[in-house]
Amino acid sequence: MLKIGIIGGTGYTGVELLRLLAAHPEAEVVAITSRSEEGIHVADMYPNLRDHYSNLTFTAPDTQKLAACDVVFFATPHGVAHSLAGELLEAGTKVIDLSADFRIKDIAEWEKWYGQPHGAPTLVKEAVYGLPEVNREQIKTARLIAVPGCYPTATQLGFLPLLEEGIADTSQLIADCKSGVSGAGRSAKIGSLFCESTENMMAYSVSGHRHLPEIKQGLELAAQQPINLTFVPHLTPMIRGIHATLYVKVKDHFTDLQKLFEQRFANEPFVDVLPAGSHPQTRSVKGANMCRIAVHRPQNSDLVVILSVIDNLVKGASGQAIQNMNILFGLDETLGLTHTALMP
Ligand SMILES: NC(=O)C1=CN([C@@H]2O[C@H](COP(=O)(O)OP(=O)(O)OC[C@H]3O[C@@H](n4cnc5c(N)ncnc54)[C@H](OP(=O)(O)O)[C@@H]3O)[C@@H](O)[C@H]2O)C=CC1
Ligand SMILES: CC(=O)N[C@@H](CCC(=O)OP(=O)(O)O)C(=O)O
Repeated sequence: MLKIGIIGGTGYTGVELLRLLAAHPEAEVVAITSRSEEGIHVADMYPNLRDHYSNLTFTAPDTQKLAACDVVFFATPHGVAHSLAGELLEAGTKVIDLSADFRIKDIAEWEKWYGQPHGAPTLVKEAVYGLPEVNREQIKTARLIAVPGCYPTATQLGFLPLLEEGIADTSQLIADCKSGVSGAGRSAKIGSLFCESTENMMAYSVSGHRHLPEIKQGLELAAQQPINLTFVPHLTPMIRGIHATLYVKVKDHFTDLQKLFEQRFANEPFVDVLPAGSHPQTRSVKGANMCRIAVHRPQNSDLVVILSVIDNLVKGASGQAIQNMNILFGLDETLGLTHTALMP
């Protein structure tokens, strides 16, 4: 049984880790932190978890206690893993970071987009980008895993087959993405208020979002050449979900794109290529560790449209983090992650 620690247990990704780990036969959460809810029982704060965590209490982050765990998940804002990960790694504890602290390899680029000095530059090189569909082998032997962001997961999985095959025109990729409000986290913000976000939809950060360099880094590795990407995120009135509509021109008119996508993801337990002509819905992945993809070539033109949906809190964060844990500890990759989506 793996001993699990979670830093940031009261946030949306933290409580999602608790929900998913409750169904995991090889994991036991032994430490969970919150500075604001210290001393509160998990079961009192989250009644949906009463049957599973009757003895677990939020404590202040205590690296000694956390270092006794086999693995610690950081479900914290950026910057926190920078200051605590090194000590845990030295103690032999594996670290799975859901924040952006170790995702970007170029330190100057990270500092530019996150607006602060990088707090642990010496750890960046060894951090493995935890997108199993690309880096499964490296994840197996990692000490430190940087779990991809939610927009980057949906976008990279959708573009990968065309870039890896070398048939995408890399001079103009467009990712038009919509997110549910839980993507903004649980802390109070005006934009997340019910009256602000319901019956409303808006684009934001059009001039540049911090996920742009992360997505670009992954797509350039897949294409093995520089790419040009326009990424436009939108806030939509739903709680969970990412819907990515991806546009790219293809250079080869003859490739069977449906077959290409089906073959690329044939052995992937958490990527589902839908039948030709499908339109994936966010609710078809709600609560599930799954990315559903459909590929279209409207009017038989050379402009391909890929539709990719995930639950931002599951395949876009906590589910993917547990998928990484399973790979890292040599467990069945799907263990504890076979929940079916909630529909409607
Ligand atoms: N929401 C989403 O869809 C996704 C989020 N992510 C990333 O995952 C991380 C967590 O996101 P989310 O759950 O939404 O965030 P929340 O804002 O909902 O929760 C943050 C958690 O971190 C704790 N925390 C905050 N500051 C500190 C600190 N300095 N030291 C220790 N703990 C701290 C908070 O508890 P307390 O203040 O009580 O200690 C809280 O439990 C972020 O980096 C986010 O970017 C990634 C993919 C998707
Ligand atoms: C709707 C919303 O606000 N989404 C967040 C992105 C989600 C997130 O938490 O960012 P990471 O994946 O980098 O951790 C944003 O645009 O900043």
